[in-house]
Amino acid sequence: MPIDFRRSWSDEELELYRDNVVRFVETEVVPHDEEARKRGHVGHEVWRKAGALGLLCSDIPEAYGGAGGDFRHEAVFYEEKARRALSGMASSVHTIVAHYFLNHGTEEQKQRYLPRMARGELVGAIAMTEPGAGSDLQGVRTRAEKQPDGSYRIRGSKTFITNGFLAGVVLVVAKTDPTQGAKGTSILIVETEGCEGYRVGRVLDKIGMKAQDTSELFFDDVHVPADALLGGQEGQGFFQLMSDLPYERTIIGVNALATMEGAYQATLDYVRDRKAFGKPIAEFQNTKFKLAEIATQIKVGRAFIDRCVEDLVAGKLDTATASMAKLWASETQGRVVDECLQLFGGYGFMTEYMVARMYADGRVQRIYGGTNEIMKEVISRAL
Ligand SMILES: Cc1cc2nc3c(=O)[nH]c(=O)nc-3n(C[C@H](O)[C@H](O)[C@H](O)COP(=O)(O)OP(=O)(O)OC[C@H]3O[C@@H](n4cnc5c(N)ncnc54)[C@H](O)[C@@H]3O)c2cc1C
Repeated sequence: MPIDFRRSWSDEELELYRDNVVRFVETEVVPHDEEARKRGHVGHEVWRKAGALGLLCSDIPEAYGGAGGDFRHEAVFYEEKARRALSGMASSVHTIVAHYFLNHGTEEQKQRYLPRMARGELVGAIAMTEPGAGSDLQGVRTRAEKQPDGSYRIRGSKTFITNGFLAGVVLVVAKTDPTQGAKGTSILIVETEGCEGYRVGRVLDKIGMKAQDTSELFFDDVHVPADALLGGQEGQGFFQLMSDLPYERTIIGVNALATMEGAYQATLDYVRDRKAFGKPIAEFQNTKFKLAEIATQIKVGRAFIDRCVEDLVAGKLDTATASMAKLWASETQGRVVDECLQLFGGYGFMTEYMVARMYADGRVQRIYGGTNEIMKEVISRAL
């Protein structure tokens, strides 16, 4: 009997939903991936198509244009992209932005942005990192200066911003009071279309995730109205950023595990087909042992990540446990995909092979969403 990798959190309704997601991914994302990798972004159309099918913001309430599901629906979409190495369309970051609106926005901000984000008309980005401030976010220098009429002028630059090129709405982490650290930090909403002083720099040339539009953003005296302050209150930025961390880190864990499953399946197929010394390489003891170890890692990972998903849905996942999920899953992903690649021999080094793209794409899982060193800091504080 083949190993059972079923998710404990899934059910019949979710598996039917998965069928729809698979159909979308196979027909609308897979055929365009190579082109998107060459271009450096997936384009707007696929976002709108995903929106029309209710695949974006699936865990946002229907009252705000979402699909009214929960994190499990989101997870299904992430998984089906991750297991095919489709890293171009960062619907995860888009959803994270939607959750900032949902959890911290004013009623007017929710009504204004969430329905358009759910339809895929506005792609969301979150701009925290700067050339001089990554892990240490208290060091952000982007300034949002309050004007006498209550509006703000934003000056500064951001880098490594996912969805940066396609974004229609950017949440910008900025100092509203530079004399203070965390308490002087706020999140400002910038609508990019026709926005004077806003400029997207390069789509950055990365070693992996070639279809994802990671960009530099520049804010040169960008003028936004008073109601562009997320939640309407200054100094809340750090609190807002911290409170959504379990959600963001679980996404990374889910993606890591789905990538491992995709790599494992592709490797299994390959080693059964590829022959050396007169027999399929699947028959060498080393191959069998490696795949047995990998299957074990995935099965063990499933128990932990599934538990995190269930706890997140139940609203009881703490930041330290979510950080463990991010840390363990991204480290294990790195090892597992590396071993899968090895079993492909030279073909594993060729980008036309999915396992090669997974290898390059996966490296950043240990860096973004808080580096794994920062995860250990967070976990150790809870010891
Ligand atoms: C592809 C990609 C997409 C990204 N998307 C986004 C996005 O959408 N929005 C956004 O705002 N940012 C994004 N980032 C930025 C990402 O979150 C940062 O790169 C990350 O937080 C690390 O910051 P840094 O690069 O400045 O590294 P640094 O903070 O300079 O860290 C360098 C090294 O020092 C270590 N280090 C730092 N502090 C400590 C400490 N206290 N203890 C031990 N070690 C430490 C780090 O772990 C790391 O190994 C993205 C990055 C990439 C590569």
